Amino acid sequence: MGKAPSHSDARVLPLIPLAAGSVLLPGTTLRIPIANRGDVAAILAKIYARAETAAKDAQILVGCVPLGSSLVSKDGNLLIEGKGKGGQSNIEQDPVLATAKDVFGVGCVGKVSGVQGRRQGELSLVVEGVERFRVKEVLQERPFFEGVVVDVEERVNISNAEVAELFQHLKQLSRELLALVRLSSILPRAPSVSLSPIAARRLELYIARKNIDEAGSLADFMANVVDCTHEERLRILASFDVKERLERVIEVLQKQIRGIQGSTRITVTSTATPSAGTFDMDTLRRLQQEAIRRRSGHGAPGNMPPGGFPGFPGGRQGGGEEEANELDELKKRLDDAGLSPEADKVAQRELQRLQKMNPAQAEYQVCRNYLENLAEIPWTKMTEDNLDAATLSKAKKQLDDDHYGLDKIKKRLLEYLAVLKLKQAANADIDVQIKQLSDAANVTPEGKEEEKEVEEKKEPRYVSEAELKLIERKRMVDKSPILLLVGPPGTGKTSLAKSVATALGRKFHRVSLGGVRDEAEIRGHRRTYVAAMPGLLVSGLKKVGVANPVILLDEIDKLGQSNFHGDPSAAMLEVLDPEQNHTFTDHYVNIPIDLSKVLFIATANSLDTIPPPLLDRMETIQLSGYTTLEKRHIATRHLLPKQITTNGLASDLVQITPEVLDKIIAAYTRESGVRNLEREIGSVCRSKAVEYANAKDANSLPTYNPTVSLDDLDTILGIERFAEELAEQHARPGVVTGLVAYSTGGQGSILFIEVADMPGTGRVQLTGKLGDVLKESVEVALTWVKAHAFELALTHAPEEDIMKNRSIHVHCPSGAIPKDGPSAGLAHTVALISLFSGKAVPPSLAMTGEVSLRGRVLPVGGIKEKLIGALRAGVERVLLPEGNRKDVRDLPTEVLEGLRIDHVSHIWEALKFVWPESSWPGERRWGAGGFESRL
Ligand SMILES: Nc1ncnc2c1ncn2[C@@H]1O[C@H](COP(=O)(O)OP(=O)(O)OP(=O)(O)O)[C@@H](O)[C@H]1O
Repeated sequence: MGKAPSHSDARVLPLIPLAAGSVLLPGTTLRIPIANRGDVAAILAKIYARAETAAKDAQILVGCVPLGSSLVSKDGNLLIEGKGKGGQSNIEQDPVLATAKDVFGVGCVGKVSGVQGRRQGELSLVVEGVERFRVKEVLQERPFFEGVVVDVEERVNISNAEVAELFQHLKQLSRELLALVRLSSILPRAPSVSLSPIAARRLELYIARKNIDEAGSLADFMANVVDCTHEERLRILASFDVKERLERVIEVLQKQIRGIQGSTRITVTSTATPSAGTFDMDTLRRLQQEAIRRRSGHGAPGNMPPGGFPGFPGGRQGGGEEEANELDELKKRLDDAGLSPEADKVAQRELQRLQKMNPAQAEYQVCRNYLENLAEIPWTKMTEDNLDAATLSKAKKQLDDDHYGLDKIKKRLLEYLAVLKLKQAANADIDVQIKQLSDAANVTPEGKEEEKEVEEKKEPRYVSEAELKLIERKRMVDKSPILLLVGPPGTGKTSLAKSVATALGRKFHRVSLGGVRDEAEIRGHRRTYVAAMPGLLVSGLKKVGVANPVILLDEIDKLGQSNFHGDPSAAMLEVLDPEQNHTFTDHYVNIPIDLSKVLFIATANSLDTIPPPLLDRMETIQLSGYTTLEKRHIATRHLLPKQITTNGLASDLVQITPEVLDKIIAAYTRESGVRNLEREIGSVCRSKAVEYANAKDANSLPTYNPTVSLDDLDTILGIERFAEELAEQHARPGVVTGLVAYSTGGQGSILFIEVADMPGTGRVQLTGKLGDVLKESVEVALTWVKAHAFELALTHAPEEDIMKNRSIHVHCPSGAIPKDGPSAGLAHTVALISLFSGKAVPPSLAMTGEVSLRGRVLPVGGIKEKLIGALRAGVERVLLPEGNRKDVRDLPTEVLEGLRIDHVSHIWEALKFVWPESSWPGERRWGAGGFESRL
């Protein structure tokens, strides 16, 4: 190959008619199945008989002629359809039955290189195409074909610019096709063309190495590789003129490229080559060159391309710069990333693996992605904390500027900063000490002693490693406590965490844990999974790019519990344990990562759903809802200015008076936080913005009034959504105001307890979705009232049963909301007494407390929420258990001022507060004998 075949005279050759649709082209290999091929067997028998006398290295040559087609003349010219043999292609014809007129006029000399196959029925003759010939005459058809053939000299004019151009075009198209085939094999819904990466590489090399004098052979080779019709192949076989052959092959290639592009729907648009339609060939070419370079030298002999290609040039392809650049760049990035020693070891190992790998392997990308991830993780990069002399005052200012109130939380955060500052100062001192010591004794910080010059006069002072270690041990370990902010929605947990980050000068990242059901989301997937990624925490670190950010673990209470995807909350245990998180292992990275420098702040709405081990690792800081007064301050100082700027107004263009604000808070929002309030203020500002814009357009600015009046609220926000809960309540016997704190949302409110009686046989009916504990507390209350009915003057004789001829029904309205807990015990007891005695309880008096069978009033939880809710609802007096006196100290002043709070330790004492004017026979006994009553 490569040289023009020598011209020789006509010669006689045994001819093998090829199977329908098959054509042998010079430079390609063909397998001819020999099952049921009597003619091939006869040829072989004759050849072997002759071979015994012939020279040992003599080549066995046969003429391979394809079956002709009615669409192509014997010399390769296209026939007008319908002419010839009825316009039918011979594609269905059996080569064994072929006659002289069925075979094509041009064939290819095939060198028999052997017989392949294991079993009898699968044997095939392997022939390599050598050169074209024209069939001059068929001498015999049976038992095998034999004919006179003429070798025709291949016409190629190397200096012909047109040929050179066509050759370049062919080369380019070949490369494009290859790239497309490789690309399409990785695209979904691609046609079933696929090429092994090694075969693709070999093809690329083969194509790249062809010179202009081999233009014809490259055309033959590509014609063999591409998908084309039998007629197209026949015409290529018949084109002795190289220029003509190039044109025909180019046409076929273009058709195939268009086909692949169409079916893979590649829609990258760019200034493409004339042949490439809308495909960005530059990109493809670049990708492909990159691939060739990357793989140069690593291709082991493997799959042959379709049809095979003898004399394939192997070995290294020059270049490879791009690949080297890419790897160098990766290496540099890894060097710059300041990896931990462990990570560095792994990175080096993976880099070496990557260098040896074939880029077309799926594993190559996986390995590269991994290394890129390693380079992106901030192993040692840190931001400097703003811990100078003014830090604490600056931080305090920052927190105060951003948030109103929340004093306890601010105090805790400042404590944290103070400790951090002290620790850093202490560590800086240790660094100085170590440096001084090692300088003085010429000991490196690691403790390795340097050789001393003998002639040195000064006696060297040696510092032992133990001494250094002793100092080193004093170093403060940076184990940041993990803070958990718990509170109702919209109370500023998230924004507080942001302020801490700003105050510290650290980067901030928020990880939303709500709805995370899969452990792998936190810890990452193992690298063996397809599309594996690091988990949320490592991704967060990658994003901020430093090892010491403030990470907000938002909604940690909504983290999924153990399920078949693992246990996400268990994965958080390691993250949140200051003792363990310096060696946190993400499944993807699989190298310990130090999370101890990260300041974690978690937020939750309630503690109930947080698993105890997780809760145990965090320092809980409670945020309770805001009172109306606090909300008014927050609105004036923060929310209103924020909404005014958000809506594009100047600060003096909206003025909301405190009365209007109070109305928005009370009549349009009912929440512990301030989110809805912010939304409503936003609506007011928007409406004002429209008014202002209209006034400006109408040139009537002087008429614009920035003040929002109470009447405006009705128009802007609609009718009042919430009415004062107590407003309509009339005092009636058997109805008492209780207090509830909802477990979700940390909100408190009032709850009416209604008891009604009817003639009956002592039955007790309970409704209002009451939980078991609540039901039991009703029973306890009833038992106490029954036991003390005489002392309470409810019966005429001590032995009389108050329930003898009646049944009672206890109901708690808001029937759809499940209620539970013992804290309504006191309210139930008072409600029963009220019902039986016919004395009403004022609705503005609310009470909470658990009662025991002996009538003691026991402390309950959620006092702050309950009292804030009570104040909001219009309650004026509250009875609380004596045991809750300590909780009252923490209440906002507004609540303390707005409510009259009385503490009681026994039901008798409570009754005295409820009906101060009444007196009971049993009251004295309680008063005289302490807390015990008769039972
Ligand atoms: N004390 C406060 N001072 C000023 N603004 C506040 C205060 N509390 C809350 N806000 C504002 O209320 C809005 C909601 O707060 P944030 O998003 O922090 O609530 P959250 O407690 O994180 O709620 P969730 O539990 O729903 O995530 C923010 O715009 C915040 O600035």
